[in-house]
Amino acid sequence: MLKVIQLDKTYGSNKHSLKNVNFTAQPGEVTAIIGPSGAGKTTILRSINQLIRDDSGQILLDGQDIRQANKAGLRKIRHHIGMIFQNYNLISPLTALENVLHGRLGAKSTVAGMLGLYSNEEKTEALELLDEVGLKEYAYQRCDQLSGGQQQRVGIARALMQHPKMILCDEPIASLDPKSTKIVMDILRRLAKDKQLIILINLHQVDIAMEYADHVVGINSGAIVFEGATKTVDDDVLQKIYRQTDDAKTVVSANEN
Ligand SMILES: Nc1ncnc2c1ncn2[C@@H]1O[C@H](COP(=O)(O)OP(=O)(O)OP(=O)(O)O)[C@@H](O)[C@H]1O
Repeated sequence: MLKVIQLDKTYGSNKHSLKNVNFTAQPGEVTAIIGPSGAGKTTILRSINQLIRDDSGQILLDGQDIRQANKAGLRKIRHHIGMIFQNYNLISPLTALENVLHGRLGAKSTVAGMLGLYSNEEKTEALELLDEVGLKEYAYQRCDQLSGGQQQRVGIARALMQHPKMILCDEPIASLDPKSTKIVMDILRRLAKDKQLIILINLHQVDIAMEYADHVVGINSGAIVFEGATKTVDDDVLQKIYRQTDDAKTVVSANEN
């Protein structure tokens, strides 16, 4: 289980981006973080794997506080946290298979990783994972020759190659058409159930959150304003999550400029 307790993050001296953030995400479930632009969704995900250092609080993954880990400990923890990004973050000239194998880098020595030395077992597993996301026949194709939806599926297979406990997905479908969105979200939901993974997803699309999430965390201006089962999200809850605060108005107008 992921348990975030009293997480606070201030950018610079006065930009208070997360304010006393508390929520949990369970294995076997898709948890969606929803909220207006600039609410703090990405900041939460990046704090969880310590890509940015937060100011205070606890981030417990199966009881272990990620914030307290030393450098070696953090590397180990991160190895079991897959990441999926809006822009896929694949290495374009490499094949789908090579990109999936990169999911093992965190478990290898630097030299083996740099030389691209992968065992036959690892190659077999990477092919199986590509099969699992419906891309076996694309294994030897360069990633820049794949569609956006296919690239995102390679990203999912790469995350699975880490043998993750949890996958953090930052706007995974923002660049995808409806058909690819459905394929990617169906895969993420199936993986949560079949592999008992914690799947935590930042989403802009409320309808997709309602369709695919088991659990919803609503954030507005850095504060959690709702947490609960998706079926308990009604219009009042959505209004609370998406209400225009002075902070949100500032971000919206900044984005419009
Ligand atoms: N590196 C940074 N330096 C200063 N402020 C930042 C930085 N990154 C984010 N912020 C601010 O922190 C707040 C939360 O940003 P964040 O990107 O987490 O929001 P978000 O909910 O993910 O937004 P979006 O949906 O638009 O991606 C915003 O006010 C943003 O301007």
